[in-house]
Amino acid sequence: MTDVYLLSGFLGSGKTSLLMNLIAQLKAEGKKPAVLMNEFGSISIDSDTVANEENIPLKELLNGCICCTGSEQTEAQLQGLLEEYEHIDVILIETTGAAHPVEALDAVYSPLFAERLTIKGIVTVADSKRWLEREKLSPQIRSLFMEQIRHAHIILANKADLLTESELATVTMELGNFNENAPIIQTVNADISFSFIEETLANMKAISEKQVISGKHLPLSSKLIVFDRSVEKDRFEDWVKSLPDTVYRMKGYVPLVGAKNPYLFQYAYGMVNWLPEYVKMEPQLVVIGEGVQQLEYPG
Ligand SMILES: Nc1nc2c(ncn2[C@@H]2O[C@H](COP(=O)(O)OP(=O)(O)OP(=O)(O)O)[C@@H](O)[C@H]2O)c(=O)[nH]1
Repeated sequence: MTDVYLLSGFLGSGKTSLLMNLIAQLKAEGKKPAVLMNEFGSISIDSDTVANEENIPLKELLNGCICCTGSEQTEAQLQGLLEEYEHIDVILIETTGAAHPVEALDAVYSPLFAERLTIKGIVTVADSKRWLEREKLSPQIRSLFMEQIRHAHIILANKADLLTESELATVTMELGNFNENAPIIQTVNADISFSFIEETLANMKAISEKQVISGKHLPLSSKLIVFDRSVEKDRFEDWVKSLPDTVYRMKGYVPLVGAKNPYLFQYAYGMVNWLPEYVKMEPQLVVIGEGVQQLEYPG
């Protein structure tokens, strides 16, 4: 049997960071992990990160969320993983930040795999700062954010470095009141031990499927911005700052004036992150949020 872990959490909370940590730990233990990655946008920045790891079987579900694209596609990708690769110990499924965790779980439960997969549970990464400021989210998006936490079997109160001790204590207490069954672990860069996750979930009762508020038909959309020329970093960051709060996530490769290759650019909840790239990636950016269709980079 292959163990399956679902990694959930809102856009930009730290799921890919968790995924990369778990892959490294599993490999160090001599286990073979595989990844099913679900991205909301049409290009897959996170999959590039995983693909940089050698020998990691990887399948993707692009352009929608695992819960809405339906179980057939998920089944097909899981089937592909199990058939194309010999012996996989653990499958890590990174859902999009727009996915409802229980619906994602539903897509994975399939009679096809009853004899082959053991679904261990949902690990949700919560952006601690966003939790404190959750009132700022629009009601539907807030409800998704909270559902991801409510259905978790383990919660990571991530980005602990961005909060004071007392803010962190508040987050931990509030998360605990909201989901009384899941242990809450304060993390930075979603750094947590895989054996802790494994043991905690092994000691939990069978996963119960609670009644859910549907994550379908959320007002989220994604927009691809393609750059036809290099941009000034300062001007680009000014544009980012000028965007409405309903832009939740951006990631992609931005061609900067004076740089050889486009930089990997990440934006999550007010924080921007730039990383140089050693290969020439397509200069394009995915923007995820509410009403982002009209957005353009003014140039
Ligand atoms: N300061 C800080 N930044 C973090 C932490 N964890 C992740 N980040 C940054 O937050 C951004 C988003 O992290 P990811 O791991 O890609 O988040 P994600 O949940 O996979 O994002 P999506 O797949 O787009 O939903 C990146 O720029 C990370 O470097 C943390 O603990 N502290």
